[in-house]
Amino acid sequence: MDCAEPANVQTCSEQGVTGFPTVQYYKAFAQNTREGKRISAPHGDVQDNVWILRHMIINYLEKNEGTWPSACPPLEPASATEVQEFFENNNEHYLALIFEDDKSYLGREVTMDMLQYENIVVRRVLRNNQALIRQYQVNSLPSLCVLYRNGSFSQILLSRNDRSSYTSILQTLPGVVHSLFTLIGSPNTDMNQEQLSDMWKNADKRKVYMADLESGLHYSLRVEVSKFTILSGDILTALRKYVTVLAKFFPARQCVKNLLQSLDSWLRSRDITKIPYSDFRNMVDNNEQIPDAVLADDLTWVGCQGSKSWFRGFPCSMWIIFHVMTVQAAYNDQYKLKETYPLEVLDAMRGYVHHIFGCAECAAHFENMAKETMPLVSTTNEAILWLWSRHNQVNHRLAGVPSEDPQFPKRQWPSYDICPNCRSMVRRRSFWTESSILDFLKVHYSLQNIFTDYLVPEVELLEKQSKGRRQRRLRRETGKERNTKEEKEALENNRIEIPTNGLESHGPSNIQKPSIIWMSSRTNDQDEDIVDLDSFVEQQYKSKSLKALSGRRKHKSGRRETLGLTMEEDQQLDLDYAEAEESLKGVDSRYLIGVHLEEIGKDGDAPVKRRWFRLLGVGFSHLDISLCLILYLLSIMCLLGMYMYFGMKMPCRKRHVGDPSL
Ligand SMILES: Cc1cc2nc3c(=O)[nH]c(=O)nc-3n(C[C@H](O)[C@H](O)[C@H](O)COP(=O)(O)OP(=O)(O)OC[C@H]3O[C@@H](n4cnc5c(N)ncnc54)[C@H](O)[C@@H]3O)c2cc1C
Repeated sequence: MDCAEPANVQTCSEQGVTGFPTVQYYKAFAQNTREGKRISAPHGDVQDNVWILRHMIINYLEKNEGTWPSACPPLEPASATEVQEFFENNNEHYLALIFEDDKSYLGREVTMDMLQYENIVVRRVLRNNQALIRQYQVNSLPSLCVLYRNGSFSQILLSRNDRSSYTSILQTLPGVVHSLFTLIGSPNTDMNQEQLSDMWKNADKRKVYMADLESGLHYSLRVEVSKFTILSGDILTALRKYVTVLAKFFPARQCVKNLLQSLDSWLRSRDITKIPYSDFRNMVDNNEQIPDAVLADDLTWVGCQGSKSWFRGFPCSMWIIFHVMTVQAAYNDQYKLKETYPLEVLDAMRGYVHHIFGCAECAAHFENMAKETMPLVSTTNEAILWLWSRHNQVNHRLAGVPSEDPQFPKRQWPSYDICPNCRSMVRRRSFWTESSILDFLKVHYSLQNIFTDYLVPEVELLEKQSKGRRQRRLRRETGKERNTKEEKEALENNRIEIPTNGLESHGPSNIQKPSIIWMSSRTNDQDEDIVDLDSFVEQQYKSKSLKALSGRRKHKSGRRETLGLTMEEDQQLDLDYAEAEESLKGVDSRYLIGVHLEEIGKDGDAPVKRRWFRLLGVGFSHLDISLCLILYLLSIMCLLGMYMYFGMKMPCRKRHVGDPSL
């Protein structure tokens, strides 16, 4: 599971995955996700140690108690009888036997590898099975022997007795074909050329894009940090330092700057050792409603877009964010704008990568580099160059590995075409010219070279944020999670079903507001519809009325005693509902959008109730009715005025008509 995919973030967080790779083993037929058992992944380079991981997985598989899943190949050694009867009981073309020692994993690994191929089965035979060893004339271990349906067999001699040699040769046997298995959850985002070119964003490698920087920021604060339910210890320290340098040096737009600064002050002001991630997230989402502060919550990769969804993206943006910040820190230092010390940005990066960055392998490598040479950095310019040269070391190490995007091969950077002066030739060998590189980096990662292409404008972001906030508040207050599957479907179809009794209890927290949550047909205006009524109703609602309303629902669910409602109040509410339902009888239910009754306050002891009817998609509130009345009165006054005007003119006109001299 790719925990860097936003869609997987919640699952990874629920599983407590904080770094990669993480191996969680589920027994066959596990019933729930809590049954996963954490296998400690091998330390160090995953690619070098992946064989350890394979062996660990095989060990766990073999420990599987209970029913053996039919899709799972038998890993235990084959007996002579099984081999003899194999072709009678199976339709396969071949049976491959791997003769080996008890402790060897070769047979089991090849068995697993060949699981994806049809017409062949692989089994292991152990040294102690002398009958089979003699029958198939095995002289040394390990050894591979292929049996055919017609009863013949061949010894296959290979120069190397390893897993890939065995697997490759077996795959080439005539009739052995790759099955059409697809891995569960494997990315299906391999777009065709047309789709890719439709979505492709033109990027210039000479430029830096704010969309990449902000996407990286969003991902690091909302996705990476969300792996930790509680922020404490080294993680909290690293986060504090990261946010501090962001607030100081991230060349943000004003709304992002406001957010980062408020986040930084909030983290500093909380002199505590543990912060729940939810509190931190509240601040990132600006639920505290600091004016003009927002960070977009989507990913738009421009300079960091990859040719496939799993290439580039976030790690690319992290490099750029830190390069930009080392350069900004140097400018601040040079012009004495903000106090900074040479290692400030690098220290924050080291902490972030070590404690928060999801890629464990990257973290280990980076920490090794940092330990060796980072403390030697003594000026802000050196910090720029240190990061540039370490990034190039990483580029060098990663050139040609599977994670490299073939369309963006790892090269030493900057290339000749973007900085011809950065290299010089001495005796036909190319060398970096450090002073030119420093100048180049200071220009490339300067404010002037950061472009806002594909960025959502600040105004739109702020609007979206306040809309989202209102919707969340509404949802919280109604307690009705409308994003359930059914409701989503209903929304898409532009309708939300009205509960038949309209008042059914949804439990104590589900205090429902009037029919404002039942959509009118203007899906596009849906938000506005919610917003206007929401604020209006909010003014009308008194805490007492909410209590009474929720009381009614709780009463329905049989929890009346917790209401604090008297029997009389409760009965009164029942009567009102009955009355409302009665008045709606005969109305075609297709046109009935909603009916609701609310108690808005008390007039003496008698509760004052307001009825809301929404018919044919139109909701009539007091405001609507008042407006109607005013219009009605105005029209009457107009009519009266006209009547009087013409009434006075008529006798005069009659006189004119009767006078022949005119
Ligand atoms: C700290 C860190 C450690 C990592 N370690 C590993 C690892 O061990 N294994 C692994 O598989 N992946 C690792 N990654 C991810 C990897 O380095 C790349 O980020 C990822 O493969 C995406 O590559 P990319 O093609 O987008 O270019 P990136 O290397 O991400 O570079 C992004 C952009 O920065 C610019 N750039 C390139 N080189 C330099 C430079 N020397 N100086 C300044 N700017 C430059 C270019 O414009 C480039 O497009 C690490 C990432 C980070 C942030």
